[in-house]
Parts: sequence; C-alpha cells; structure tokens
Amino acid sequence: MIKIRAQLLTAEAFAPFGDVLEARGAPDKQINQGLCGRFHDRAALDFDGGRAGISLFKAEPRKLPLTLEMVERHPDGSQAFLPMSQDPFLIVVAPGGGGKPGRPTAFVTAPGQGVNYFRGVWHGVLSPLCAPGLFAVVDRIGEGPNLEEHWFDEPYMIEH
Ligand SMILES: NC(=O)N[C@@H](O)C(=O)O
Ligand code: NI
Repeated sequence: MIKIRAQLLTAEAFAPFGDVLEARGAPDKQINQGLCGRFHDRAALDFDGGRAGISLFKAEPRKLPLTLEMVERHPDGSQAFLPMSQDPFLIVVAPGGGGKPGRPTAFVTAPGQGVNYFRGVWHGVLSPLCAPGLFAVVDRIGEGPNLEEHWFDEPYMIEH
C-alpha cells in the first residue's frame, strides 16, 4: 500500500485545489465600531444550475493512519467545510485531468482553518479527527447528483 504523509495545511499548497479559510493576520476591514475584523470574501463559490446552501454535518471522527479507498468530486459546484470547533480535520485532495484522480495529497488543518474545494476537485469525504465532528458546509443545492466517486484499485495509507 502506498503511504502518504499528511502535511500541515497552507493556502499556498492548497491553492490548486481550493481556498483555505482562516482569520489570520490583519482583517480586510474593521466593522461593528471596530469590535470585529472582517476577513472579506475569502472563497470562490461556484454553482452551476443550482443555488448555495448551508448544511450542518456531524461526522464520525477518524484516526490516522487511515486507509483511503476513494475520493469524490462535485462537477457542478464548489464545497466548503467550516469547522464549528477548534479541532483539526483531515483533508485529502488529488489532481484531476483525464477523468481519473492522480496521487492524493493529505493535509491536517490547524485550529480554526476551513476549506473550500473548487468545483470538480477530487477530495476525500469529510474526515474529522476529533468528536463531535461538527461542520457548517456551503455547497450546491440543485438538481442532479453532483457527485462522482473514484475507488482506487489499491488503497492508500494516510499517515501523520
Ligand atoms: N456527500 C456529501 O454531502 N459530502 C461529501 O461531499 C463530502 O465531501 O464529505
Ligand atoms: Ni464532497
């Protein structure tokens, strides 16, 4: 089984796959009489033939090392995962092209980081690393499955 070491998530490394959402550094604007920093418009939302919706996911926590058997993608819309805790979660993405995913890359988020997968990007399903695994999810609400799965011939092993 091919082993993949998870790395700390950075906006630069994740840039080909999506946006990293985090309230880090100086906010774009101070609002509410200077009592709130607004990190403005930080994700590329993209929905074809549907609308944006906000759902809540409560997912079972996973443990590393994790056997990665499949990735999925949403051809009609982006998908953002915003943790409702300060706990880390596992991110897996893979390059596309030619219909099949390439070698996956794995990341572990820092506290307070969320992600927005660009439309059509191969990714692992939501994988919290701590309970209760509660996330706000912004993705496409519309017709059709908007889901494509790829099961690897040989699973990968994701490690710390
Ligand atoms: N299927 C679903 O709503 N969730 C997945 O898309 C996922 O990325 O976890
Ligand atoms: Ni998804």
